Amino acid sequence: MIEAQKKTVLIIGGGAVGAIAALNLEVGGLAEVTLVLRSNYDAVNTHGFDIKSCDHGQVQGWKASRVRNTIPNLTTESLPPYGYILLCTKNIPDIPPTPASLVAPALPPSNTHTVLILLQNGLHIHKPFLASHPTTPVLSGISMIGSEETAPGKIIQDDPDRLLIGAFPNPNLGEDAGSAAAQDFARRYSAGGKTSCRVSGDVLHDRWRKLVYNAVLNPVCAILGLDTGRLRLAGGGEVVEGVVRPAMREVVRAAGACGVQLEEGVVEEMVEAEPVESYLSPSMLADVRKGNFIEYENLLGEPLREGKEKGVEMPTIEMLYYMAKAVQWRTAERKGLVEIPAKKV
Ligand SMILES: NC(=O)C1=CN([C@@H]2O[C@H](COP(=O)(O)OP(=O)(O)OC[C@H]3O[C@@H](n4cnc5c(N)ncnc54)[C@H](OP(=O)(O)O)[C@@H]3O)[C@@H](O)[C@H]2O)C=CC1
Ligand SMILES: CC(C)(CO)C(=O)C(=O)O
Repeated sequence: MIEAQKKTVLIIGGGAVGAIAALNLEVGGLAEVTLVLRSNYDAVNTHGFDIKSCDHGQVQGWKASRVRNTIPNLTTESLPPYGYILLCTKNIPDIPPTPASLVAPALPPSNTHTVLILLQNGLHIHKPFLASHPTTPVLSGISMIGSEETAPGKIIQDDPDRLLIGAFPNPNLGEDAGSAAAQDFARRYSAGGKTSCRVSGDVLHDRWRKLVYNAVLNPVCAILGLDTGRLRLAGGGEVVEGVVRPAMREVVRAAGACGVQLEEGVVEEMVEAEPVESYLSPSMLADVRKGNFIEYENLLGEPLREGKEKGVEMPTIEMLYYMAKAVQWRTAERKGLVEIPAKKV
């Protein structure tokens, strides 16, 4: 039995973001975390995580209350439902399994008890759950954190965790259900005093705003193999002027056409989101370096489709989208997932 004030939290994906989320929640003492790991399971199960964090300091050999390498199956394992499920995997709809099928063993289709939180970047990531889990409250987690798993179980977090939590709209549920859950989760996440977790009433605004960064700097850095500091230094700043700012302005116009007015200055804020000397590698660059698939559909494809449908010209974003699609194809080929015609000699 866990203490009455604690809630059970299942975190799926214990990488850069999931490991720090697990640590935050357990440090606060208001959550008992079960962390689902995959390629880092053996390393973490044996030695725990080694975390170098600007919020938590140096943490050696740390483990959540429970770690496992499978998604809990509530039915076959006779488990009670979790209070929260946090999805902290990359969200890549073009590569199976889909996020909805991933959580399925731990989240029955008719669930009303468990609150699902998508701690992931990108636009419209809640929509598949409206069909698969229509009565589940789904919260948006927008994280400004710079974190990377540099080797299995080794996490370096060099930008503080600032988390915005809010309810995704769900026509099947009253507004109050989601916002009460967001308040409750934010309290548990902040309880350790190490992080800033705020509740937001407008998750669509939050997601478009973050996309000004993620739809542009993630793919540009991933395609070029440059971190954000080097990108800003490249060509004496001309790459930022010629590619980054125009692409960011396209995202701002697309957001506006979708009814989301972003503040003046958001482009400047995102270009300068971290100092040059942070040499921050956005998560998509980290994925390319590791040979992993990238989240280009939710970060680029969704805002591009939305903007174009509303008549917004987005030539820079469109070019980045197709380049990112080629990067995804290259990864699929390297993983042996596509066949190409033999070279003619
Ligand atoms: N890193 C950052 O600084 C930030 C990231 N984000 C967003 O947060 C989300 C998570 O990113 P991040 O933590 O960087 O990603 P990581 O790749 O570091 O971590 C994702 C983890 O999920 C695991 N995983 C994937 N699929 C499964 C599965 N089927 N079962 C179990 N585990 C699985 C991966 O395992 P494996 O290693 O085996 O693939 C990996 O450990 C993304 O949407 C990202 O855009 C948002 C803000 C900042
Ligand atoms: C840029 C950053 C680190 C901001 O939190 C991010 O969202 C990512 O790496 O995908």
